[in-house]
Amino acid sequence: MSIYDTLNEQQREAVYHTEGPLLILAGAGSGKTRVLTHRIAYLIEEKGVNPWNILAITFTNKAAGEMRERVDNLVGFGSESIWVSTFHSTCVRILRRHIDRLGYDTNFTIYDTDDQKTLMRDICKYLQIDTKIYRERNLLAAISAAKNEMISPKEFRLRAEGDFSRQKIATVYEEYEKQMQANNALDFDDLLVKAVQLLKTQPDVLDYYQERFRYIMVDEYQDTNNVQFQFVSTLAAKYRNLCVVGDDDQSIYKFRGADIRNILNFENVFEDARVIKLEQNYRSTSTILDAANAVIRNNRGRKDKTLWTDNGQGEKIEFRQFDTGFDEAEYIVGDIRGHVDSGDCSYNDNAILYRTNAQSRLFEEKLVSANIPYKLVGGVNFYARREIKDLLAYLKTIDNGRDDLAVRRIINVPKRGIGLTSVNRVQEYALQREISFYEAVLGADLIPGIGRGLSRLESFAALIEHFKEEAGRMSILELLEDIIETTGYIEELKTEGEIEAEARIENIDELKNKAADYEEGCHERGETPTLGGFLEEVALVADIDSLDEDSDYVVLMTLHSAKGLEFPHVYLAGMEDGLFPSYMTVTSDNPEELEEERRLCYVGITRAMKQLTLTCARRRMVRGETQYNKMSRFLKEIPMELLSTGMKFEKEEKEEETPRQSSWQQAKQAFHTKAFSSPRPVQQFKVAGGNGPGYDVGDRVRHVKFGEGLVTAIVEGGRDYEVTVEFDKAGTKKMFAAFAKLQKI
Ligand SMILES: Nc1ncnc2c1ncn2[C@@H]1O[C@H](COP(=O)(O)OP(=O)(O)OP(=O)(O)O)[C@@H](O)[C@H]1O
Ligand SMILES: [Mg+2]
Repeated sequence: MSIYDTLNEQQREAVYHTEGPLLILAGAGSGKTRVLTHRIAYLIEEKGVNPWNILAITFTNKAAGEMRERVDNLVGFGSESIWVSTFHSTCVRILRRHIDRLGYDTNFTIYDTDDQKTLMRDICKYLQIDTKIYRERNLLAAISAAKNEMISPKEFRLRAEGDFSRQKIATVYEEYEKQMQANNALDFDDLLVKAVQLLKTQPDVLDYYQERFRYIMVDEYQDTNNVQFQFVSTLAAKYRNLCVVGDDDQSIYKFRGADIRNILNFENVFEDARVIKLEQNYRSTSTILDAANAVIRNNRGRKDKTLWTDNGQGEKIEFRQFDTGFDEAEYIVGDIRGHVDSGDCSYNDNAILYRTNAQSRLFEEKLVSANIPYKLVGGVNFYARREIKDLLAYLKTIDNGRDDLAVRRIINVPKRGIGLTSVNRVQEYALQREISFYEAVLGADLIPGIGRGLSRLESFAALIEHFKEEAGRMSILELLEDIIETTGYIEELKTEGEIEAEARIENIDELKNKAADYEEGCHERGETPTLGGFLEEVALVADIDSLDEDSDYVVLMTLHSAKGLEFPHVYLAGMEDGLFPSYMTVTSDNPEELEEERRLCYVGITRAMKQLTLTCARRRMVRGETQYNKMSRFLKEIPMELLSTGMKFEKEEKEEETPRQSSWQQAKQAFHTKAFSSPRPVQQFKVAGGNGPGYDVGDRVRHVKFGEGLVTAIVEGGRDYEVTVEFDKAGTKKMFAAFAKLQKI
């Protein structure tokens, strides 16, 4: 039996159709991605195609990783020379070799959103733009939209004729491009734009890549935007072996310029394209599939498809409505705990999906306190957050100043008028003299051409020296507070908007808790707390964080990042009008926006293989305010008989209680009181009810990285247990139980 026997007839047809354009249009879970991977295997093994000649593109790194894995399993030899990557990394690889043709240096920097914002702030100041009228975020969005349509600043200006505000944006766009080029930097949109520009203007480069990528495949094609379409169609123009797979019902990136017309018009652009439809779903139970079909049926602008499965009915869909988001999180985490403890499944069979990133925090808190390992996909873990990194960079600079990256990170944060030119001068000088960046700052008066920058560098150095002197007599907590106060860090955060700042300030509070905990821990052990010791401990936790990679964890992510993935058990949380569908779409009179939300709901439901749980809350904190929500209209589109707890619907009709302090707020308060109070050593642990880390002082444990050791202390902290272990080889380490994942032996 060959691997192709595991495919159905239509799938096989798609795999065998190797020459010429091919469009596979099919619903969720019908094996589109599977066809792509088998097609790659077929090309190599049956058609003798050189792996080198194959390019497979997907949307997210996670999807690319999974596809790579599937391909590696199917293709034994040479699979590493196949390019399996996202649009962005494909473009980066090409640009690193050839972008000099466009006047950039091949070691260009890639600006992330933060960098873009910083640059935009500078530009607005320089051009004296009123950022109350032209919000930085909106300016960046306008530029991004233009780039996705491949509209240059010049063309933008032409099109803005007669429109004052578009003219203004054109000016900003011009300046932005000028600065980017001067900094030899590209933003994410540029990666594609420049790659297309390169292919379209350099015939020899185009020829090289057309010869190289004779077979091109694109997954999740429904979400390509114009420039991405240009990229693949230009590359495929010579051999025309372009295979795209997608599902118009899963197009969820319109806000980023994804153009569903790319899929609907494929047959017009490639006239001889073969179109294959797949109709059998292999992923989900019929109950889940029926629910998905029932929801998506309400969209008008779609090609009708029928999906069926012979996976059996499976379990009913669980629906629960809670009073608060906090209760919702508690239920879901408890449910996962129950399933895992009873041996039904492992952590990584479970995914919690939600509409907005902000919803993750409640789940994170609950998971940490239930001691359940989790991974935030696409989100940012605590120690990777900007404000935490900034403050740690201050502490590192104060501690020894040898970490150039840290010093450079904060030299102009908050803004103190030290521009890139000065930073580069300092950097060059440091390199020449073979001294650290901070040492160069200390001797800034010796740097040639430093000019006006000198006084600012001098006051920066004075500031750091002042903190250094303070560090000698202050506690770390006091030092942190002083840094925040003296530099005006929080005021600066607030200029980005009160709402964003609020979440960041909460994170900063969390870091202060951590510092206080560390110092008290030291005192209890009779040790002297030091800045270096604190940084070491934090580095350890931050480092252990990344070990999550191949262990067992619950996955948390937004619906957008879940595309293409599948999990036995999916929790779709926050099914509320005003949250999902979002407030914007509920209040807008554009029906297309609601349809996009509904497609997102279809994506969410179809991620589930065996069991789907839908939850919502009557009240929840959104941007610091209590919001009262009705259950999502999408829920009501699901036939009652598919739900296990249909009765729960009635509850919604009940009178809303008078607003009182929500249990979420109470819990939050309790959490803070707990976090600020001193940590208390826990001598003897009762592991009952899943509390406690699962081992006691005196137990021997194993750690993935440090090997075996003896638990010498367990301290209950604000959110987690801090465990001290004397490792046989690695010495004594202190770590958070949730991250350390110690195994009792
Ligand atoms: N012919 C088949 N026989 C058995 N299992 C199959 C078959 N085709 C697909 N599957 C399985 O069904 C599941 C869904 O397949 P796949 O992820 O390729 O679907 P998809 O169409 O890409 O879904 P999505 O639209 O969500 O991206 C996978 O677990 C896959 O292995
Ligand atoms: Mg897929």
